[in-house]
Amino acid sequence: MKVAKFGGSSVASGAKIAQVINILNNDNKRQVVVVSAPGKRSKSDTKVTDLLIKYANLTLRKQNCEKIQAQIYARYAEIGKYFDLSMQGLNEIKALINDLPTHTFPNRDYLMAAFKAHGEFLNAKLLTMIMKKQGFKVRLLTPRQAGLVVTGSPNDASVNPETYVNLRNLELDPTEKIIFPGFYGISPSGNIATFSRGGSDITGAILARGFTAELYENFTDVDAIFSANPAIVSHPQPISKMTYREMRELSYAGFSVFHDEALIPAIQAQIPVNVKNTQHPERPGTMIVPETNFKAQHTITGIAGGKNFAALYLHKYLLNKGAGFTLKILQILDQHKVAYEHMPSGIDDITIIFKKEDLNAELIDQICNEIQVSLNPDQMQWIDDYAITMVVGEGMRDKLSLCASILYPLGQKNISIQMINQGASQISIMIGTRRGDAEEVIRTIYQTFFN
Ligand SMILES: Nc1ncnc2c1ncn2[C@@H]1O[C@H](COP(=O)(O)OP(=O)(O)O)[C@@H](O)[C@H]1O
Ligand SMILES: N[C@@H](CC(=O)OP(=O)(O)O)C(=O)O
Repeated sequence: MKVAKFGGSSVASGAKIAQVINILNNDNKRQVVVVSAPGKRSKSDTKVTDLLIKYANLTLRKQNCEKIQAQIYARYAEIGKYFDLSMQGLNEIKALINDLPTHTFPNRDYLMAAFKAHGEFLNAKLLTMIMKKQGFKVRLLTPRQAGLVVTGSPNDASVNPETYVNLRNLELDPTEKIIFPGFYGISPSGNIATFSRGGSDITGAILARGFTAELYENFTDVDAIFSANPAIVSHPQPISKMTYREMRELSYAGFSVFHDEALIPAIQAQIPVNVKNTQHPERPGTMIVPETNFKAQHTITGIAGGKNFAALYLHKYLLNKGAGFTLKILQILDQHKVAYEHMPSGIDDITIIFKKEDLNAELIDQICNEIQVSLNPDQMQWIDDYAITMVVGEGMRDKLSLCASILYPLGQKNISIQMINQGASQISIMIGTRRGDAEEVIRTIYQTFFN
């Protein structure tokens, strides 16, 4: 049995959904189907999830919602009409959209989560109606019916382990396809909570583990995962096979094609993941596989970059001798519930790297003030535009001159390196630069190793 997840770009229009149905029809093993909300039909289009966020905000501000309700409904109506769906089915979808503000929610965050989740819920409902009309044996299965339980914050939830027990107890009929909405689960108190953005990938992986699938197929709008983001490097090489560990590092650092948290359930159950193109399902795509017996084909597998970081640089002589320096920093961060991403350090220096989305100006000032009072560093600098480039490859182990090969061409281009970190993971090197240099860093490293 296979779990097939179709991303927003693959379910954005009637024509795209017709292709999804073809793909499902071509392989009976594609038994569990996870769908995202309709995504962008063109570069300038808006994802339904973003329309729903706008709708939630208008509702919270008690403003008129008629226009946004019509805009959201139009996306589903366009798909329904492509398949000549009855008005009765479409009216059901319209009512579900328009009734959202009449529900009660424990707080604003749960309201936001429930509005967002309707993007995938309504799309799964629509696809089920369409496929039933075409004579397929299909069933809509929702996270509530399946027992997909999540905990944590309502808009950045994590799967609860009891989900796997619940999924294992469900009987799947091999002659029937299950259509499952991605992106959300149900909290212990019965409220809708979503994963972070792009989280339908996580749903697919949870179901693959829960139903012990032989393969998790992740259908998207590119032929494969490329060794660099195609928006930065033109025509980058596709990666035919990579390990879970490589993908984790690359997706964390910016390969948005696959959510970095989505690999965890697949790894736990050792289920291979195949990223494929919905428009060209015959192409092999990228296989993401366990590390055991993996033979690296190249030194470097991929180069990823994330620009939305900030860093706090601290310098204090004999920092390495003073007990508790790092502990005090962590305590201050913990008091403000701020997580750090990386903390490379030297004998007298330490850099703490944060995701910008976790901070605001007031919080930055509070943290810096407390560090100044508590640790009295000789130098403290807040670097607001920080980018991280990650060079990743199983083939990088024990390659002694690799750092020099990466850094020399960057030096030739006068790119200033703020930080380099190698070692914690033997298969990656992390490079910190100013945001303005980030894309040139990726292009330069790509040219060095792939051209
Ligand atoms: N290294 C990479 N390889 C392939 N695609 C990448 C890479 N880095 C970023 N992307 C982007 O990821 C996009 C696919 O992810 P996403 O938009 O989330 O798809 P979906 O709508 O299927 O969930 C591609 O269109 C591409 O622009
Ligand atoms: N629709 C949600 C969840 C998701 O996974 O979407 P996509 O498959 O389009 O990345 C989002 O936009 O975040």
